[in-house]
Amino acid sequence: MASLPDHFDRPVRIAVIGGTGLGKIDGYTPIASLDVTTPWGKPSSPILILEHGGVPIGFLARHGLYHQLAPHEVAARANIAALRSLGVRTVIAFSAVGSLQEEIKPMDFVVPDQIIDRTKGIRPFTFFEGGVVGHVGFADPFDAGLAATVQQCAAAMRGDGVVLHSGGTVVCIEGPQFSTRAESNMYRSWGGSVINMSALPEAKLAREAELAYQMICMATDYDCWHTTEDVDVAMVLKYMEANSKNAKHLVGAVLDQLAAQENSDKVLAKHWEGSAQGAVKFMTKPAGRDPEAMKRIEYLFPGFWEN
Ligand SMILES: CSC[C@H]1O[C@H](OP(=O)(O)O)[C@H](O)[C@@H]1O
Ligand SMILES: Nc1ncnc2[nH]cnc12
Repeated sequence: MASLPDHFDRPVRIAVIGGTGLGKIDGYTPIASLDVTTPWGKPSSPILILEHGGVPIGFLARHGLYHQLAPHEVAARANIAALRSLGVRTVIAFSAVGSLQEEIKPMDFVVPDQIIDRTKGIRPFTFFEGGVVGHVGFADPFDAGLAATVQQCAAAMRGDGVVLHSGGTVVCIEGPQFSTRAESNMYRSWGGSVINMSALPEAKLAREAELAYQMICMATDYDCWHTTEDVDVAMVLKYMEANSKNAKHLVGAVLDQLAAQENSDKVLAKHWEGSAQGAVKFMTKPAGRDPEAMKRIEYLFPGFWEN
């Protein structure tokens, strides 16, 4: 990407976080590659600006350009903060997942609406700390409006063999090891639909940053609870590769829909606007606020402390 400009002057409203096996999106032309630094460090990769029909789309590789970052090393705070700093308000996050239910077959897509947190607290998971406290609501971790768009796009692709399950619970484990059989069966008994290592803290940070965030999952295996072979990396990559055309088409179709509504309240996430700010402003009294922590919040929300 050395030949691409390293600056872009217009706000970018929509972004994709690509996961395992989703390193690019078809039909969009790269027009810039941005090297952003945030108060939480650098994102996992440069942010590629893609363009289709005049609408810019940000693309970030969750595990780095070469998949060199383990799930617990992903720079989730820098990723979300960097996207927000470019003007992003809508994030579509892609993830390769194991299936915890018979009916979710490898290569099926799932648009989850819930998460169970099985990370171990070793990943930095909040913007609001170090002298500024905030508690955002997280009852519904994903964005229902974006989920509806994904569902519509998938329905239109049924003829191409795209199967999409609407709703479901993603169990996010710490990794990088896969689960034990006992864990896998326990997650099933909890009602888990799919399992990955990436939904958190990404979704929590997106909520704190007042972004509309929806994950699209693609099943690559049955983890280790099923009678079929236990998951391994080769299996995940094989199914990602086998279905990459559909995955890219689905993400592309969703982006087309969102790009057509670039300036709508939905894409601008007006429904999340002010939620984090309310959660922060009422907690830490002015005398207890740390100036550096305040500056970091200001990076996310310019003008935050002015009124
Ligand atoms: C290669 S299997 C485990 C790996 O795959 C998923 O990555 P992503 O969510 O970024 O697509 C899973 O969460 C793990 O990080
Ligand atoms: N079985 C599994 N467990 C955790 N993350 C995954 N990503 C893909 N398959 C997975």
